[in-house]
Amino acid sequence: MSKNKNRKKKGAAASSTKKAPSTSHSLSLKNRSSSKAATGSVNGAKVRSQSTVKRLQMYRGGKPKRDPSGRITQAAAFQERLPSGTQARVAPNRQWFNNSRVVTQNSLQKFQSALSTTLADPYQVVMKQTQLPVTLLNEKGKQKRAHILDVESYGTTFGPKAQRKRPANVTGGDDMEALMAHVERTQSEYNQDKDLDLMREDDGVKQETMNPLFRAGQSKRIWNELYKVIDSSDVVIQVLDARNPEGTRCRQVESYLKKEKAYKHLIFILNKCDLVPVWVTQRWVAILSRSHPTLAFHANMRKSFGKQALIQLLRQFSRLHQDKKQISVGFIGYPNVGKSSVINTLRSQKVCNVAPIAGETKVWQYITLMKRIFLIDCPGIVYPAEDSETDIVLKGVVRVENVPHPEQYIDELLQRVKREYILKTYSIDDYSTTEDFLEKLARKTGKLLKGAEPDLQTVAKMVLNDFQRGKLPHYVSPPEDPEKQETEEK
Ligand SMILES: Nc1nc2c(ncn2[C@@H]2O[C@H](COP(=O)(O)OP(=O)(O)OP(=O)(O)O)[C@@H](O)[C@H]2O)c(=O)[nH]1
Repeated sequence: MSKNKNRKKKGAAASSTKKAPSTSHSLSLKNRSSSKAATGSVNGAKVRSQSTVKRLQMYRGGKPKRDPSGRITQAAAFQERLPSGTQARVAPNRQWFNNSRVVTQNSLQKFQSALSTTLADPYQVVMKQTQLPVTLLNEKGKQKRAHILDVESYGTTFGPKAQRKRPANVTGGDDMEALMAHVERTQSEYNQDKDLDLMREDDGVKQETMNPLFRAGQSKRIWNELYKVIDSSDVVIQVLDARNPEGTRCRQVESYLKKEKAYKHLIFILNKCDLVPVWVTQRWVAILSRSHPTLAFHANMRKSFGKQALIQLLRQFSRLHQDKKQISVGFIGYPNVGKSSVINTLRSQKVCNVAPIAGETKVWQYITLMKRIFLIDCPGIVYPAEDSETDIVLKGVVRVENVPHPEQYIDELLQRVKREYILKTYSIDDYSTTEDFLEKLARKTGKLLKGAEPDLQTVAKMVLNDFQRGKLPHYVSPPEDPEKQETEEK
């Protein structure tokens, strides 16, 4: 019994405490309504204030009057045809947009031009892009059709002297004869083959499927590694081979970075510059620097070039990102261009496996350079482009040991290396054809099969290796620098 009593008491107490706020709430509502009604009293009678009357009238005018059949006999105030210039029922108010930022057209245009020039400049960095309305820059690009006032002046388009735009006349005249001449001309120029080409009969000839060996660096696994490296890096370094920078450049990754990860810094390293003349390095650096900051480099643990400049640059990047605890620098590029060697050179220590064969790095790996700078090594990647097999072999993307019929690439190799260098490297007097060259070299190096037959395959592999490893001097000539030409002409 006593327990029940206690419970009842408790319940009563709870209900009283619960009720209390509801009464105070109703009181506050009353207060509010009395204060909001803004009514006054004249001789005891309640009188509505001017603003209340106005508001109530506005509500009343919000509905049209209808007859019993539902037809509108008198339109609502907002449905009436008001003479232009009359105030609308609800006047737009700037304060509605209090919470949003408003920018004038002029300052928006100024921002667009200033930011687009900064973004296009590879030597300027826009920090914290996510806090800027960068999407406004792309707004213009979305409107594929140019606005008429972008191409025509206001006067000739809308002014009193407006001239009507005529549609482009493809016939070259506006009479019937011109039209007939146009029809005849297009008929005679019509090429039936273009339409017939869509379906072909099976002629029994099929393209040979590519040897998987030549798809080195293109596998899904390796591209996944690449994306992991890109995602984890603040600075992406693309390592290029100074002997063929354009051939070892992956433009697809560059455009991906520009479009999707514009806040990451991309720089180029022109590695193996010890294998090309100085003027070639200088010119390539000048050309590549126009799109991204470029450094010449020679990766070697004992005698390197460009190491201090690169470390200095990475320090600057880490200073830019003071807010971060550390920055990560990803090394990407073609197989065998020397990504791991650059990292070893920076650390002055063998931290990554290096080999003169492609595909040595299999998975990404993290290396500490300093307290605030981490380096990430990535396996070599190749974009499935339209490179021929010869290009793939000569770029050093595949392991020569696995290449079937290596002698078929020697022809192209002999064209890329000056004859005097070949004769000097292999101490041969002269050669007439590719086969003659391979035979002479086989005899000279003792690479013979049974019956003193020259072992062409082994010799070809040896020559290809020498080509890849820089024993045979060769390089792709940089194009003439147009800017330099202009200054010389002046
Ligand atoms: N002459 C010269 N050889 C270099 C230079 N840098 C790297 N190499 C050589 O190039 C070969 C390939 O170097 P790696 O560092 O393994 O290349 P990688 O880009 O990491 O190769 P993957 O592991 O296939 O991605 C090695 O034999 C290096 O000795 C350089 O600056 N000059």
